This record gives sequence, C-alpha cells and structure tokens, in this order.
Amino acid sequence: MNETATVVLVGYGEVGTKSSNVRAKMERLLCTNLQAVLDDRALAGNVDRTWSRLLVRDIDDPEAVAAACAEVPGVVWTRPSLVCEPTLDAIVSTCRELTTDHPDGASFAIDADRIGSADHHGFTSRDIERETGSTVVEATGEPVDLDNPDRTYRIECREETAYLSARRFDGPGGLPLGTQRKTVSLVSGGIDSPVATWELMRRGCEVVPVYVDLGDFGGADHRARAIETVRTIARRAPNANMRVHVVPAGDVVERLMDTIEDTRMLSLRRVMLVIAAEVAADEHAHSIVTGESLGQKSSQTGGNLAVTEAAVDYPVHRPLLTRDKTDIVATARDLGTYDDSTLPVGCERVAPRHPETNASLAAVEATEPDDLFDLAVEAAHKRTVVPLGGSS
Ligand SMILES: Nc1ncnc2c1ncn2[C@@H]1O[C@H](COP(=O)(O)OP(=O)(O)OP(=O)(O)O)[C@@H](O)[C@H]1O
Repeated sequence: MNETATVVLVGYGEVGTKSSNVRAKMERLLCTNLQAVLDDRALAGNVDRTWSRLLVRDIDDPEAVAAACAEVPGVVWTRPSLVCEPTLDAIVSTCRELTTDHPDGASFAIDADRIGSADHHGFTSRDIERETGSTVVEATGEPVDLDNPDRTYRIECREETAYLSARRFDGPGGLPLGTQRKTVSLVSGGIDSPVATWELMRRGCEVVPVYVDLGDFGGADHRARAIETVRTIARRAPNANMRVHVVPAGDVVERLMDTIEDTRMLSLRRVMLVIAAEVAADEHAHSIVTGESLGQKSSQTGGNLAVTEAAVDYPVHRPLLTRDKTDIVATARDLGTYDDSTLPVGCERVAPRHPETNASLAAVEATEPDDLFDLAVEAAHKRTVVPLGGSS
C-alpha cells in the first residue's frame, strides 16, 4: 500500500438506515451517480464501495473531487483523506503530513475512531488521539480546543487501513437520484422553482422540468433564464439526462387576458397545472412540483392553492410551502441558480391590478372560458424538448 495515497471518503446518511438489500442497491446507485459527475467534469477518480461508505480512488485533484461529490443527492459529507497502514506509528507520521497546511492561529481537535478488535491493533482510539494530538501541537504550536476547534483531524482506523483527513465538505443529504420515480416540475426560472425542483431531486426523484412559454408575456430571456437554472442543477445528476419541456402557451395566455380579470393569475396557475398533468401522463410521472410557498403571493394563499390544484388529479407537491424567502434564497445561492434567477428578463406582467386572495373554486370556474383547458392540453402537445447535457 502506498503510505500516503490520497482518496476521497464519501459519507451518506439515510441510505444507511435501510435494510441491507435496499441499502446495497442504493449504494450502487449512489456510486453510479458519483462516477457520472466525476466523468462529466473530467475529474480523475474511480468510485468504489467499502464498509459503510463510499470511496473515490485514483484521483489527481482531491479537493475538486471532494467538492464535486459533495453536490450529489444522497451525500452527507466528503473528505479528502490520506491512507496509511493501521499502526500507531504510521498514523502519527501521516497525521504530521496533514499538518503542513494547518492555518496559523487555528485551534484543533482530534476525532479518532478505531473499528476492529483491540487485540488486532494493539492500541485504542484514545491512544490515537493522545499521540496524534501531541504531534499536531509539536508540528504547529497551535492549541487544542475540544469544544469549538477551528480544524478537526478526523482519523478512522479500520482493520486493514487507516484514513486521515483535515477537511470536510458538506453534502445535501437526501437519497440517491433514481430511487424514486419521475415527477414533473413547473420551472419558471425565478428564485423558487429551481430550488423546488432540486428538493425533489435531493429526495431521489427523476425530474421532468416544464417551462410554460407565455408568448408576448414571457419572451426569449425569460425562457433562457429557466433553461439555465435547470442546466445548473442538472450538473449534479448528468446521468439523469434532464431535458426541459418548453410549452408554447402564448395563445392560452391571450385568451386569459381577454376573458378574465381579478382571478386571472389563479386561472393561469390552473392552466400550468393542466399542462404539467399532460406532460406527466406522457412521461409516466407520479406528481407535479411547483415553487409555491404559503402566503408569498396573492395566488399562494392557502385558499387559492386549493383552488389551483383542483384543476388536476395529480398530487401537487410544494416542497417550499413552509420555507421563508430568506432561506429559499440561501439555497438558491448554494445551488448556483440565484444569479440567473434574478436576471431582469423584461417580461410583461399578466397580474391583474386587484388580484383575488381568497377565491372560491366555483367563482374561478365560472369565469374560465369553456375551451381554456383544451387550449392548455393542445399547447402541451406542441412542446419542444431542450436537452441540457451534463456540463454542456
Ligand atoms: N412560465 C412558467 N413556466 C413554468 N412554471 C411556472 C411559470 N411561471 C410560474 N410557474 C410555476 O408557478 C409557481 C408560482 O409562480 P410565481 O409567479 O410565483 O413564480 P415566479 O415568481 O415567476 O418564479 P419562482 O416561483 O420560480 O420564483 C412557480 O414556482 C412555478 O412552479
């Protein structure tokens, strides 16, 4: 074994709570998804399964590999790690190597685990902590702080191998993409809907993104923004081959503008859901996702959401329902969708001057022209499909 080989350890959370068969299946899927991200980004590395986590070997750039793997649904953390023999001497000298980039003035802690019989190793995890702790103090002159360390040296000593790391990347958690069947997500490219789409991907769903082109009320910039936000999150799952379904709905919006005033936005949402349902039927999806959040807009009061979703038989998932805007914005920034989402796209507004905040279903239905949903279904069938590729 090369004493200072570097690997990236990948930790998962909920996958570990599954029965052994399910867990093995999910681990394999996670390996495939991780490998796809590395290949897509032309990062050297081979993903492998070992004990209760995954490992990337044969890497050139440990930090880039750890950062890339930490973007993948199902991953809780990643750590670039040095590998050595499971002896106290080897662990101590490898730990000394790790101190070379210890930041000036940074306090530290050692967090060591030893797995296997004490007889096999001939030392305990306390021994590891004591010996490596002295080594770090000696090499850096920095203080130990067990409660709030600036840097933690994490050491895992297994039967055959020890892994040491000083850097952790936090992942999104959730479940590997592909563990759930498809859902259709309505994506406008604003701040919320890309985050909502990601939330379903994070829980393992394949997502079919649908952008409804509002014709003169939308525009090329608006469409480009929606596609770019999806492209950004699709990079986290290049093997899912996500493609944006673009539905030309200018005629339906014109019809709405001509016929409905105060409840127009609600009918527009209902049209969008009818379109999404049509795509869901074609794609064998189980549900529809939106970026709506309770009370964020007049069309998103509890009562209005109920009126909206009465337009379709599919379950409508709203993963952002109870989240505050500041929290959604923080996630959009982490995902990298925020900048595109906030580009000014100059689309004209469909919103009426006095929007209804508590409409009744009967009143909304009474204002809708008879052919409204037929036009929506027709538009859905005229959709074009935009491939995204991985990093293309
Ligand atoms: N042009 C569109 N195409 C597809 N879905 C849309 C479109 N406009 C709105 N939606 C869906 O309806 C939800 C609520 O619409 P709303 O007008 O609040 O969105 P927005 O402010 O344009 O964008 P976002 O909700 O993404 O911030 C969106 O989260 C999205 O799921």
